Amino acid sequence: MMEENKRVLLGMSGGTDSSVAAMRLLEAGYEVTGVTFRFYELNESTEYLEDARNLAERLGIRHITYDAREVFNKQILEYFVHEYLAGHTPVPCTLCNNRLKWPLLAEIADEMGIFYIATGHYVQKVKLEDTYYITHAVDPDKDQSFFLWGLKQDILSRILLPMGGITKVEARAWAAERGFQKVATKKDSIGVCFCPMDYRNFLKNWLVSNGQILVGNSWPWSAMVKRGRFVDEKGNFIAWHEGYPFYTIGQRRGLGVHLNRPVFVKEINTEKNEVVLSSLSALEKTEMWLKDWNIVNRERILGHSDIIVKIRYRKQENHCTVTITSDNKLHVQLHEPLTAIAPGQAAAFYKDGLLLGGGIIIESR
Ligand SMILES: Nc1ncnc2c1ncn2[C@@H]1O[C@H](COP(=O)(O)OP(=O)(O)OP(=O)(O)O)[C@@H](O)[C@H]1O
Repeated sequence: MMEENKRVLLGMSGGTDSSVAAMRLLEAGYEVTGVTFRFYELNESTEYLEDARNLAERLGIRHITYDAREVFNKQILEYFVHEYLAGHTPVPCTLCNNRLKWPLLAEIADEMGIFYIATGHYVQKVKLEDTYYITHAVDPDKDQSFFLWGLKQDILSRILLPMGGITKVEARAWAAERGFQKVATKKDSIGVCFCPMDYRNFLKNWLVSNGQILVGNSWPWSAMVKRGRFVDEKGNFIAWHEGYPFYTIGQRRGLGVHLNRPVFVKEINTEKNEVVLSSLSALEKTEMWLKDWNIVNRERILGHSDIIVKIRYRKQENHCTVTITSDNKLHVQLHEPLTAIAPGQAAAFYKDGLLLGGGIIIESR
């Protein structure tokens, strides 16, 4: 195990947050090295690389570029498309953070003999009885803790989070006061980096260029993604849809269905290419099961009745009790019914502001 030193490897995306993070780390006395990952280049734009490089130069810090496009394509894009083809709702940002971004930072830092790793995430961390936890950011509108439930102690023990203690407004002012106007006025990034607005177009384009490789010649993707039936809970035809992968459980908008009552996607039947629509109350569930889970400290979560669970970044918090099943899944007993629980999505657990873990939803009832 490497010894602690005052050196830090910072993930620099070229955006406001990681740029301000670089300045804050420098002012706190760290020797900062910046790394920019090439994950995915929207419209083939590499302006973010230039911005990160220019900032590093102006700050007088070392900067490297790491080409992660191939691994991003395999681990994130292919997974993303596979999940929709399986009728699930994927969580690419969660996966990228937990399996790609932070582990890559740790790996590169190890190679460079750097102990600390950092990002511009809006989260904080605390150490309680020898265990590190992620906690909420000071800025509730920016809090990104929901994405980081998969991090384990080997990573948590060495991460620095210079943005967790300030608000976005303060971050912009911080850059402006120091003469970094471009950093101060950059637009916030929105949504998923490779499809910020609408995943359906991304999915269509991706399948047209890569579908054959992904699904195989024996069962072309075009056989899976085709017009199908919207049905009610009894199986009665309501309207035509564009193909089941273009819908998500809980979805209301963009269905192209006009009835005299609001309807939501309740189920996706991949084999029949059918999408079941219902009232919102029919989507209520009180139990769910998770796979690929991570728990930071079992004693603080298992069997307790006052655990908070979140299933969406911006969605409300619910109370639950968490246990481990005999086949090693997490069972989540919700204390109030929850709607729009989609397989493939993540659930994150909190108590007293500590992020206690999370997992991927496989089933709900
Ligand atoms: N391409 C990248 N290379 C290196 N680090 C990255 C990259 N993309 C994101 N990060 C790191 O992960 C953090 C969170 O990224 P995310 O895209 O969720 O947030 P953001 O609010 O848009 O951040 P920023 O304003 O720094 O772009 C960033 O602050 C940065 O430290």
